Amino acid sequence: MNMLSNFSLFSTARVLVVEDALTLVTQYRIHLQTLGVASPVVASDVAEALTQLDLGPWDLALIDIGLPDGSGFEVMQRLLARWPECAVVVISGLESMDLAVQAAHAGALDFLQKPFQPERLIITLRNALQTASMSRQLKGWTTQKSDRFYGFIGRSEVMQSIYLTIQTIAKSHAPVFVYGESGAGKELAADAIHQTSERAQRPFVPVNCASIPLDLIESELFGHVRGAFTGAHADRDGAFVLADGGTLFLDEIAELDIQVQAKLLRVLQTGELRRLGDSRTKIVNVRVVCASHRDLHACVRNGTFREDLFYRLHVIPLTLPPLRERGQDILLLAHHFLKLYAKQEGKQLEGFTPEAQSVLLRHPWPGNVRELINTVRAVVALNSGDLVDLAMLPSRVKNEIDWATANPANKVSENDIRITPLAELERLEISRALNYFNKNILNASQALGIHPSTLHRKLKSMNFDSNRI
Ligand SMILES: Nc1ncnc2c1ncn2[C@@H]1O[C@H](COP(=O)(O)OP(=O)(O)OP(=O)(O)O)[C@@H](O)[C@H]1O
Repeated sequence: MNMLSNFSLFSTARVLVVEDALTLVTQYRIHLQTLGVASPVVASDVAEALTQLDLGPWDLALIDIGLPDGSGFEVMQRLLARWPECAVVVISGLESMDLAVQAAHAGALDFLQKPFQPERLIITLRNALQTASMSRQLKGWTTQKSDRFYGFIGRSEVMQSIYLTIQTIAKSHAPVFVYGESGAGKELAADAIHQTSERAQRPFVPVNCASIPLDLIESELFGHVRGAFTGAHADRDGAFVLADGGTLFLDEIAELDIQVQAKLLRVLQTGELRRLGDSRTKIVNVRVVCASHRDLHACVRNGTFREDLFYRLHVIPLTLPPLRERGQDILLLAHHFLKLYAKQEGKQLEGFTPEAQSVLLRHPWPGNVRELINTVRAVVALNSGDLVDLAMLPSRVKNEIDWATANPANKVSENDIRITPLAELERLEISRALNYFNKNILNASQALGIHPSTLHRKLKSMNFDSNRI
């Protein structure tokens, strides 16, 4: 649970601080030292900062916008033009969303608005140093590409960088937040983080916060003693205790009740927990990896997720790309699972015709790898022969948008390109949205940018069969 454990990772980082307020400079020095950065170079105005630039390379720069002789934006632009890999954190006393957006557009990694809590500063610094350390490694990474990484199959550039990121963050004990669409492999990523870490010999405990009823989730996480509530017939350890020394994967964390969030925050802050009905506390050492398909920033904004918990968990973000952005990995995965299921079912199927491959590459896979696995499994169960051809693929997969035209990397042959009628596109997009949101009309209509009643009307006019979505 110790979050300040990146000394070796950051000890060689070169940090530039551009700030005229001495008290803040002292604060930055102290926190950077806590993170293992020996001595940052400090400039107190634009002129001094510009003379320091050439002394790089810089890994991290903290830049105040309001400097005595000009704007920190100028320093940032010149710095990034010279050292594009430098992670920049912009700091401002002005409360302005515009400024944050402007900073992000200009290439800043993060934006801090004064006054800020020390905890927020530490998290920002650690994230920025982590990013800088990763981009250094990426630059120097010359090893062979791998098709496999723990449970992952995938050779694409995006997956190579995921593998590298996982290897890098495995050295740290800090919480990781895994983002990605449903079925994109978030649990697999959490497992890989665990397997690559020093905790690999200890348990990996996954908990799906969305699938456990509200009255049981507390007991599931923290445990209970006999008699704590009706039905508690015996003492029971919760997931935190079961994962002691290892990794706890909290899937769909955004679904956690707000009161349970408060308890979770306490456990993360203190490393101590109390089982339901127990007066004694227990110390646990758990690395937490969380995931959600929701935008957690939006959940914080609309008050369904605690901001303090968000910052506590959101130390290292990891975003898995959707399957449709992994190019030829689709075929790699399809072949792997075809072989696997053909063997299990005693079938001869050993590949896909070029037309079938083209369709697999064009389908947007809203259910990601899980959808691909289920598709291949069904194809194997229902068909025989040597090769999977077009006729064997489900119509859901065949009748999709022509993604090859949108993404030339997915193209197999010029002849495969077809123009899809707009009415068909609309129908497919509606089907995709309903599928993605488990037929929830409200969520699907929001995603489609139309009113729920409009979606109802369209479904009716299209004679939509919801069982076929
Ligand atoms: N790159 C991959 N290679 C091989 N198998 C994969 C890959 N990605 C995902 N899978 C498999 O796909 C299925 C879904 O993956 P996983 O459960 O990790 O997704 P998820 O993002 O956690 O989904 P959800 O959000 O619905 O919980 C699992 O069977 C997993 O083993």
